[in-house]
Amino acid sequence: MQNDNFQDHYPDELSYCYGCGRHNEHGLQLKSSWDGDETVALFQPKPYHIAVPGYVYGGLLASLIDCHGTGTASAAAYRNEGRAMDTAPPLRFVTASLQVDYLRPTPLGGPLEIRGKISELKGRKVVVNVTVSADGEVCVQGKVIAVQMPEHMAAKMDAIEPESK
Ligand SMILES: CCCCCCCCCCCC(=O)SCCNC(=O)CCNC(=O)[C@H](O)C(C)(C)COP(=O)(O)OP(=O)(O)OC[C@H]1O[C@@H](n2cnc3c(N)ncnc32)[C@H](O)[C@@H]1OP(=O)(O)O
Repeated sequence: MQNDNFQDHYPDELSYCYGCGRHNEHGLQLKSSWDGDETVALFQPKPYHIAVPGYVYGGLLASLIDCHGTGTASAAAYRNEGRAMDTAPPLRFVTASLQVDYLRPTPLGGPLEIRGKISELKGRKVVVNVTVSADGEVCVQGKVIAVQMPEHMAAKMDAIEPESK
């Protein structure tokens, strides 16, 4: 596994995302990287990420799938163009659709492994299938449809409030 995290290449102004922004001290700060043609992230839930006692909260799992999926989409788009992630022009993706299936309860205790596989890369859209595993067993599977960020969304980047930093 390469130790070169996608999110460390996001520009500063796009690094406040609750799920993956390295500048969001209240966020999850997910880190994703390539593992061959797949992508992988590890996340250690905290005791307060609880749903039913002993099990991980489903909304957290959806967030991990969301940010691993959008990060994978961005990395795949750069790789498809044979470019490093911090080269111009930027390829930034947001979530258009997030589908999550909870296959079995996810035990709260050890680290979770999140894996992504690109199933489609066409135009401004990338589709990523994502799994979340605990103790080597897939507990959750999801699909992220990521689309390149529209210009009008990028225009708001100047409007980051100090309290969101
Ligand atoms: C490196 C730095 C990174 C830095 C990035 C750091 C940020 C991390 C982001 C974390 C993830 C988030 O939480 S992001 C926040 C949550 N998401 C949002 O707020 C997005 C809100 N929605 C939108 O702005 C818009 O609906 C878009 C951009 C998603 C799509 O609108 P659009 O741009 O007009 O797209 P459009 O041309 O219609 O469609 C393009 C293609 O996508 C498909 N498509 C569009 N929407 C959908 C949909 N809901 N479900 C299925 N498919 C869809 C279309 O069929 C088409 O496929 P085809 O016909 O070409 O096949």
